[in-house]
Amino acid sequence: MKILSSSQIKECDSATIEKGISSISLMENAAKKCANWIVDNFKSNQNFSIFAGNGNNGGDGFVIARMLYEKGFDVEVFIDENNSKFSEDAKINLNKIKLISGITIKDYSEFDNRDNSVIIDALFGYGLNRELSDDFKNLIENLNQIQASKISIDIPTGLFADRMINKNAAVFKADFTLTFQFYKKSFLHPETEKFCGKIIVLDIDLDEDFINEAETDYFVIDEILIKKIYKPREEFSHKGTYGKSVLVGGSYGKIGAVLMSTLSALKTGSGLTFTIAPKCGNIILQSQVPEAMFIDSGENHINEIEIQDKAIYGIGPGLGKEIETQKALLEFLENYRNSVVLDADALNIIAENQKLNLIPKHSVITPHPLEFERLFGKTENSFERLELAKQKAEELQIFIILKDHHTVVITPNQKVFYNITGNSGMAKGGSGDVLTGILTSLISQKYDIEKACVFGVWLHGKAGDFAAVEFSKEAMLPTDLINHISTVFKHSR
Ligand SMILES: NC(=O)C1=CN([C@@H]2O[C@H](COP(=O)(O)OP(=O)(O)OC[C@H]3O[C@@H](n4cnc5c(N)ncnc54)[C@H](OP(=O)(O)O)[C@@H]3O)[C@@H](O)[C@H]2O)[C@@H](O)CC1
Ligand SMILES: [K+]
Repeated sequence: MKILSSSQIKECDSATIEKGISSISLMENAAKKCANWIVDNFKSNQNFSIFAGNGNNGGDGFVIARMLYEKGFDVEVFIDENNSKFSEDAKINLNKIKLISGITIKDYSEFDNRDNSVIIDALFGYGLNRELSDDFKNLIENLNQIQASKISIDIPTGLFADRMINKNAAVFKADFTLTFQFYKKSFLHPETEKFCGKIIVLDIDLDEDFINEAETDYFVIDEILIKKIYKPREEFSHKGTYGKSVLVGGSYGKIGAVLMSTLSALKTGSGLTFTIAPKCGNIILQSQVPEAMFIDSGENHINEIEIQDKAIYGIGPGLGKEIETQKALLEFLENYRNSVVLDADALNIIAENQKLNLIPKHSVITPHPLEFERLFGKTENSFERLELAKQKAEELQIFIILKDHHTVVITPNQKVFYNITGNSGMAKGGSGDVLTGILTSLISQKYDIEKACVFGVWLHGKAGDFAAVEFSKEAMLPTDLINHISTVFKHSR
C-alpha cells in the first residue's frame, strides 16, 4: 500500500472531486465509514463527545455527530465558539447539526466528562501545518487525562502526517485512529505512532487512477504485495532448485544464535543448508538440526570463513568479536563479490574497523537502532535515521533492514517499505537470528533481493503473530516463531 504525503492526499482529494464526486459527498462518505465503524465497535456506549476543529477534520466530526445522533446515541459537540472561520464544508455540516435540537453544541471550555462516554477527536487532521497554540495544547492535555475511550478521526490531533513532532508537543492519545485510505508516515515511527492506538484504514473510494500513478518512495507491506512476491514451490523440482544457504556464526556460549538462523533457513525452504561454526557447536548443531551440514572453523570461535560456490551467506548470529573472527570476516569480505546478509556482530566488526566499503553491493544488512548508529552515526530521531539510511543505502548500493517496532526495508534506489506484522513478543534475543536465516534462505531460492527483504520481514512478523496467539507475547520464544513459519506458508496457499 502506498503512503502519500499530506500534499499528495490533498491532490488526490481534488482528483476525486474532478471525477464528479462533490467535496461534501466525499466528507459524507468518509464520515459514514467512521460512524459505521464506531457503531459496530462501541454499541454499548451511549454518550459521544465530539471535539471539532474548523477545517475539514472538524467537518467530518459534525457529520459523524449527526449520524450517531440519527442512530440513537447521545451526542455533544464541542467547538471553539470564538472562531467563526470554518472551512466551507465544515460550515455546511455545522449548520446542519445546529438545526437538530437533540445535539448540543458547546465551547471546548464547557466540556464535562460523562460516564460511559467516548471522546472523538476531530480537531485537526492532515491539515495541521504548525505547532498547536497553548489553548489547544491545554485542551488536549486535559482530554488525555480523562478516563474514557478515545477515537481520532484521520490523525490524532497534534501529529503531522509526514514528520516528527517537537519534544514538548501535545498530542491527543487515541485508543483507535480511523484513518482515510492510507497509512500516514507518522503512524509508523516509534515517537509518533504511540499516540495512534489501533489503526483502522477506511477505504473512502478516492480516485484509483490518481493513487496508481502517484509517485512515492514510501510503502506499507500488505498482503496484496506479498501475494505478488510469493512463489509457491514447483512440483517438478529438486533440492538444487531451492539454492544453497550458508549460515555463519556462533561462538562458545552463543551457538544457539546460529542454530536458530540455520533452522529458520531450512523452515523457509532452503534447498541445501550449511552452517559454518566453531567445533564447540558441532554436536549441538548436528543433533538439533540434522538436515544442515556442519563445517567447523576454530575451536570456540570462527577463525576462517570458507568461500563456497553458488551459495548465499548469512553471517553474524552469535559470531562474537574475537580478533581472529574479525580477521576472518574482513578477509572473507575482501574476497567475496556476491550478495551477503550481514547481522549482529558482523555489523559491529564492520563498524569498529570502519570497513563499510567492504560490504558487497546488493548485500542486505539488518541493524537494530544501536547497530545502525555504530555503522552510520547518531541521529536525533527515527525520521532522521530513516533519511540517513536512505542516503547510505544508495551510496553503498545495499539494502538496509532497520529493525524496530515497525521494521523498515530501505532499498538502494531509496524506496522504503514499512512492515506492519509482528508484535512486542518478538522483542527477545534470538528474533534477529531468525530473520537472518529467513532472508538468507529466500535470497538463495532466487527471490529478487528487494522482494526477499520485503517478504522476509513480513514473514518473520507474521510467524511472530501466530506464535503470540498460541503462546502469548510474554511466553512466546524465537523458536516458537520458527515453528510458526509453516503456519504462514500454509495460510499463503
Ligand atoms: N482525502 C481525504 O483523506 C479526506 C479527508 N477529509 C478530512 O479532511 C481533513 C483535512 O482537512 P483540512 O485540509 O481542512 O485540514 P484540517 O486538518 O481540518 O485543519 C485545517 C485547519 O486547521 C488550521 N490549522 C492548521 N494548523 C493549525 C494549528 N497549529 N493551530 C490552529 N489551527 C491550525 C488551518 O488554518 P490555517 O492554516 O488556514 O490558518 C485550517 O483552518 C482530513 O484530515 C480528513 O479528516 C475528509 O473530509 C474527506 C476526504
Ligand atoms: K483528528
